[in-house]
Amino acid sequence: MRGRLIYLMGPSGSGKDSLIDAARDSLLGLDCVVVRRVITRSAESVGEDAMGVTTEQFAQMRREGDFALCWRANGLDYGIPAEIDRWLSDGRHVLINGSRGHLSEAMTRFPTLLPILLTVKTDALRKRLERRGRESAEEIEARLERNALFSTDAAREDSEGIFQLDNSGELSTAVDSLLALLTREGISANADRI
Ligand SMILES: Nc1ncnc2c1ncn2[C@@H]1O[C@H](COP(=O)(O)OP(=O)(O)O)[C@@H](O)[C@H]1O
Ligand SMILES: O=P(O)(O)OC[C@H]1O[C@H](OP(=O)(O)OP(=O)(O)O)[C@H](O)[C@@H]1O
Repeated sequence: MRGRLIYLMGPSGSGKDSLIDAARDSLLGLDCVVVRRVITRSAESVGEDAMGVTTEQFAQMRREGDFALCWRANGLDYGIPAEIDRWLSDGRHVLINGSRGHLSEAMTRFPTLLPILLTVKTDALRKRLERRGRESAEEIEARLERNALFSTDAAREDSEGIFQLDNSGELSTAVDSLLALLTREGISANADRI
């Protein structure tokens, strides 16, 4: 049986990387691979288990078909390695840190993907971005402005079918909610692979 693609999205600073890190062992227990993204961000400032490349290297990888999905946001290019197709057809589940802006293209490519939106209250989001301290004040404002575009009434109406997890409280609460959601969706280690 094919594995399921889990598409975790949410504003920059909402805690996607923190959630993925905290749930990593449990995800492995579900035979779920956490994808290492390719990002045009310097390796020192990546802050997640990603591969940092230059814009030229990214463009070349894209031309060579190295990405199953890729998008541009926040002045950066993000790529999801093409290997995920093999993992999914081998029956492994795959979790990616995705983009809200790229969801419809991702759904076209992977119609059965499980879309999960990590939310956080706006004042907490600002504090988290400031505390993380990776971006300049200007870059933080740009991220908050981008987030506002996804928080309009029209955008909310488009969110039907998207599972929402709140991470305004303790991270452990969001981890428990994520694992409960995966269980409800029938995501478990594939018996055919054991
Ligand atoms: N539930 C939480 N409570 C408090 N701080 C959090 C929580 N989740 C994440 N953080 C902090 O918020 C900042 C942004 O989290 P991060 O995982 O980098 O977000 P993202 O990957 O979505 O950009 C980090 O400094 C992280 O430690
Ligand atoms: O379309 P959006 O939902 O706004 O997403 C745009 C990008 O921002 C997020 O990355 P990340 O949280 O790593 O942002 P960062 O690059 O600011 O860390 C997300 O994973 C996307 O790659």
